[in-house]
Amino acid sequence: MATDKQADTLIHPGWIIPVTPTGQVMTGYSLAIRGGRIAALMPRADFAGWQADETLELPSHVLLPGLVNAHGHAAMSLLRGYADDYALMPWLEDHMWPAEAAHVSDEFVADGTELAMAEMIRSGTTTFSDMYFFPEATARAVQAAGMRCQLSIPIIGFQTAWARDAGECISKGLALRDTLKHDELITAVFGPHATYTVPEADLARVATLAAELDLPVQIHLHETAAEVLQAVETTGERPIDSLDRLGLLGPRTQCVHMTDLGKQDIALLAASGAHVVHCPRSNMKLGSGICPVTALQEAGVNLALGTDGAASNNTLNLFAELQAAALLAKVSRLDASALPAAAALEMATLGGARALGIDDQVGSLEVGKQADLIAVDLSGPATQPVHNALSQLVYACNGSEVTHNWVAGQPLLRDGRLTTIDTTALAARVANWQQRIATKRTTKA
Ligand SMILES: CSC[C@H]1O[C@@H](n2cnc3c(O)ncnc32)[C@H](O)[C@@H]1O
Ligand SMILES: [Zn+2]
Repeated sequence: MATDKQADTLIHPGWIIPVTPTGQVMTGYSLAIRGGRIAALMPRADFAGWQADETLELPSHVLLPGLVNAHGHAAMSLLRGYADDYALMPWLEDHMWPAEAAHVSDEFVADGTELAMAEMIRSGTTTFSDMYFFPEATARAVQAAGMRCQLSIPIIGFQTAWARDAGECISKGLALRDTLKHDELITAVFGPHATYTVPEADLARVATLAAELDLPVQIHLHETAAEVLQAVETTGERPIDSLDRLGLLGPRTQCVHMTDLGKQDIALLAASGAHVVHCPRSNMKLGSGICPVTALQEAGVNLALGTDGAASNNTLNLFAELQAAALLAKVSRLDASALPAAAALEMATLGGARALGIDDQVGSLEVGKQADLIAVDLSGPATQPVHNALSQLVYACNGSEVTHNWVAGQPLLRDGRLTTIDTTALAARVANWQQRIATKRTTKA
């Protein structure tokens, strides 16, 4: 019989980092999961008399909220390493878009998304935001794997294998949103690709629909100085000003990249309540620029962290992103106190949840929230000794230390083994994609 002192899973870790309050590291505490939620978080001694279906003793582990990857294109994992060392526009126009035209299908997206999720679950992500063609295939793959996902309906103004134009993207996306309305783990939102690829009339339609349906909107914005310059030359406006004029800049808006920002842009962002998704590794690898995270934080803008796709990163491991964000903030300001470890971890958890509008459910370890959490083993030589478990997570871990990953109380990774993904079968399909992509290379002259 269920009682108040009954847990599905009772975890006794060495450390708990709940993320709220910022920077807190708890020792001697335990956490109980019941019905997919956090039922209790209190001193271990207070669990005397509790019963649990499963009890985990994890004395060398730190327990923390699952990481939130607030921006990516999961299926692009199949294009990892396909075209490196190009700047954004040649990378897109000469390499990615031709490759996508040649290969992307329902099957490509299903397999690529599964590959991406295997990598993300193993490295501690519990929630990810996706923006890619054939989102129906993404949704099926996510349902099978059990992750939490913000599915950003891809909206782009040219013909793709998935849709004829932006209008068809919107109508197909709305139909998909209808089929997912009862899904507890997937939320469909709008994902207009960028101001340079979506006609203004379609952006205005997205603004109206997002307001009517109270839905978030995620968009690539100010990714490079060249994007901003080109917009000013062709429209007379900076992209952020266009979004504002079209009614697309507000607390539901998630602006991805944001490297080229002046004081006025930052003030506008802060006043609007829009969120910024920082993708430091993709920005560095494409040579795009640096998102001014410290200035944004000082202005009160919420920041989330994203990997972007594996074709521009080339990893979906948020531990790598976390470390890159902290280090880049320091070197770009020549200030070692910029983006301290606790603030970086908050960006990868609660900040991401806030940006996605789900911080009432996930992002921190609090009683009543969804049991989306991870355990990280600090017993290896690279993470010893543990003077400070939080410092270890940001500056010493590389993601391979993650041993357990729960979403809504369901273990997706147990003792380092994926429970919902058959990696052997997946590897065979991925090898097949590698062959197919290699034999039909599509680099534009
Ligand atoms: C319609 S969404 C998918 C679309 O986005 C492309 N893409 C991947 N990474 C980036 C990026 O950093 N900036 C802009 N566009 C990107 C991807 O190749 C798909 O065509
Ligand atoms: Zn992107």
